[in-house]
Amino acid sequence: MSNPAKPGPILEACNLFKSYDEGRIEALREVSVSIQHGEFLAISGPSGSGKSTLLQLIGGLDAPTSGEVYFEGSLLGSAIDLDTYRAKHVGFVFQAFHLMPTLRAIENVQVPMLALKTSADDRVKRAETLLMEMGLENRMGQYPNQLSAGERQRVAIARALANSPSILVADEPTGNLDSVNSARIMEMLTGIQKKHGMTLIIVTHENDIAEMAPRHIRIRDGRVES
Ligand SMILES: Nc1ncnc2c1ncn2[C@@H]1O[C@H](COP(=O)(O)OP(=O)(O)OP(=O)(O)O)[C@@H](O)[C@H]1O
Repeated sequence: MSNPAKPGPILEACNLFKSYDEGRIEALREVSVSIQHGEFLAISGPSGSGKSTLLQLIGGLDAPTSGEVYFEGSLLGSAIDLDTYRAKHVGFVFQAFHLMPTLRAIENVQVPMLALKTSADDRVKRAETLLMEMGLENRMGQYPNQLSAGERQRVAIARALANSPSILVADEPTGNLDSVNSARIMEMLTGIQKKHGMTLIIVTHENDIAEMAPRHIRIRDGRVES
């Protein structure tokens, strides 16, 4: 779990550039952002502006074309490799949930723990605890297609928390949900952030969601606007 007392930012992105298609698409240009331990940051901007690309670089899902990302002062891809960083320090929540359709809810939550070689007993206990915290004690044995959209996203949040990451990144976490479920998911994410002192980074194009965050940056044409 994160340690809010640690000095310095938890994440520091320095002068990030990311291009695709052999440089034909410049998704990010000269983006620098510093994120503190326990901070809740929202990133918004128009479609195609580079929000998801920035989240992928911060979350270690991809590497920048140039520039650096530091986690607690360690350069990603150098002092700490991306697999280790993702497995130990980052939990991911996506708009489309990305659950494994052939696994039950309780099995989906255990997937990240396999990478850290957690024992089977500990995996099951941890998954049960997390699913209970998400209010899913009666849905643990269900497959994703037997769950509502809101329930699927709660399973995905439980999975994101499996390895007690210090950073939770969420890419349009309410994008596939109605307003009631959106409000519930946001309540859960912000509750987790406060309770565990986690760093929460949310990409959203919805203003009312972005405004829940104490800090909000906007991206336009691959650059930070404010
Ligand atoms: N893997 C990829 N290959 C080629 N181009 C890509 C790739 N991923 C993103 N892009 C392009 O990079 C730019 C930024 O995309 P990105 O997904 O980061 O934007 P976004 O702000 O998250 O958009 P949206 O709100 O529509 O999800 C877009 O022009 C997009 O088409």
